[in-house]
Amino acid sequence: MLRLLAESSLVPSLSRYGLAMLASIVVWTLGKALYNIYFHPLSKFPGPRMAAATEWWQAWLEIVEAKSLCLTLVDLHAQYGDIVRIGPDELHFSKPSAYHEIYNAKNKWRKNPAFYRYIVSPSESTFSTCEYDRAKKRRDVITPIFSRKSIISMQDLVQGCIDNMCANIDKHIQEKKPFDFLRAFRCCALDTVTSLCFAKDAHATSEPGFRAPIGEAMDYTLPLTPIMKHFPTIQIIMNYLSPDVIAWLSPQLGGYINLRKTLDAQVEEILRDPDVLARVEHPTIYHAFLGHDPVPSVAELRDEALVYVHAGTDTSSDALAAGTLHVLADPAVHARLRAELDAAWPRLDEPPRYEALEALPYLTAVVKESLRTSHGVVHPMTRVVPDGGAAISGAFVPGGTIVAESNIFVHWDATLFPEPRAFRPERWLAKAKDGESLDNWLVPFSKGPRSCIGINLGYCEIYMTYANLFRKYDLRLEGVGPEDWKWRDCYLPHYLGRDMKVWATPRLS
Ligand code: HEM
Repeated sequence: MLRLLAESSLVPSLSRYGLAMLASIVVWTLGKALYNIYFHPLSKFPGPRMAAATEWWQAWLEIVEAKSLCLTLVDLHAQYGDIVRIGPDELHFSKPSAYHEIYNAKNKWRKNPAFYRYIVSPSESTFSTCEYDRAKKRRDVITPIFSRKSIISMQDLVQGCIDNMCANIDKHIQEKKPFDFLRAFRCCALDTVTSLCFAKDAHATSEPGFRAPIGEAMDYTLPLTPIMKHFPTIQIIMNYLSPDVIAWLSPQLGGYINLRKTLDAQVEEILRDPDVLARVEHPTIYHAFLGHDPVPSVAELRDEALVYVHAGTDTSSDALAAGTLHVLADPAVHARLRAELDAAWPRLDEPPRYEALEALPYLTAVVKESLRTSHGVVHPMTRVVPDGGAAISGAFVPGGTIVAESNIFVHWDATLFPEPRAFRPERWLAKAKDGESLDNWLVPFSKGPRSCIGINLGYCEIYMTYANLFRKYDLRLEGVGPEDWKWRDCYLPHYLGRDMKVWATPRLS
């Protein structure tokens, strides 16, 4: 049979077609690359030739070389200036003023679908909906839960999660072991998000050594983000695989799969019997979406829930961990923070309310400096310039161009923040020289219509966790210091330093 096939005229003609097709692809790719470099509307903007020629330049950088896009951009801006072309249709900006030209309340610019549509999940969620109008509808449904008033009313729930974290810290003290504060904060943020958003405590804070399977699974998946960015089909395929198959393919994802299963079961139960929600004492995202027309499907609700887990866990815990690391490494900062907390919280058994903590100037300065140091999202948050174009950083940018500025270019700007890599809460106590508040340049939650929905919860968690930690314990770093605050851009910063260990002893009064 094979011989017959080989002797027939079919094989040579097949290979002729194959070769012709290959040749056409090569010619088309080269032609497109040449067009992109020399004739594209963005051809006048400087940047690496390969980046102008093809999107695969970013894929090579982020996957093969495993480099951070935003850190590479620091070097590229030093070489090429304030505007750099980093893709055939993409520009990146470095001036802090350009940040507010891109991300502001008036701009109803689309999120870049090539990046956002599949990065977290394949179904539409608040995070992945790119068009302004559609996203606004979703945000309007959910925003009331995260309003300042709502978060203040739910602060006992946040305190409950912190109490559970402290109980586990106490266990470490009894066992004469240091504890990992990055893991502890991550577990606490996880419990807070799941309790508040879904009325389902993940109980991550009670896991031995704060090694909650879901937290470990999230840590495992974060470095996969660049792969998902360039190969979104993987996310789509994963969605068709049953959770058990995924867990079999990758046991590290076990905790994550369990969370998915728990959320699926919860959503199905709620859709079967909406009265379940009547028994929950506070509003959850399900209350919001079930009252919404049309009611999202089980998969959509689950994916929406997963967005909140992702968005609300590493962000808050990174800020807390970066801040704790720097506070403990600087005795003067540590002493000043403690003195302020001791005065505001004289009796250990009478913790102050969140509103009282917010009014403490030095704690506020530490919170802001922690957010500046950890950046929130470090990857360029890409938006699409609408038809008609826009002026950014003094240049005309044609409609359809993908634009962004990574938060690090604002937070590391030495004219705004002298010695930007140093942790200096004091900088927030003085107003900027020209009378403009420095707050304008604190952008960890981004700005504009797609900025963070969870900003009030994020602040509440950080204030209350710091107050509890520094008021209740004497703390000493174990083999780790500010020089360890190293990360790779995986959309969020993926921490690369040594384990963040600290010794704690209780303060009895
Ligand atoms: C310190 C804590 C936090 C920081 C620094 C932070 C930062 C950010 C940033 C920078 C964005 C914009 C992302 C982009 O456009 O690519 C964002 C969006 C978002 N955040 Fe947060 N976040 C925090 C906490 C939270 C919490 C606690 C929640 C909820 C539980 C949350 C939910 C969301 C959602 C749903 C979005 C998508 C909004 C949209 O696309 O319209 N975040 N966050």
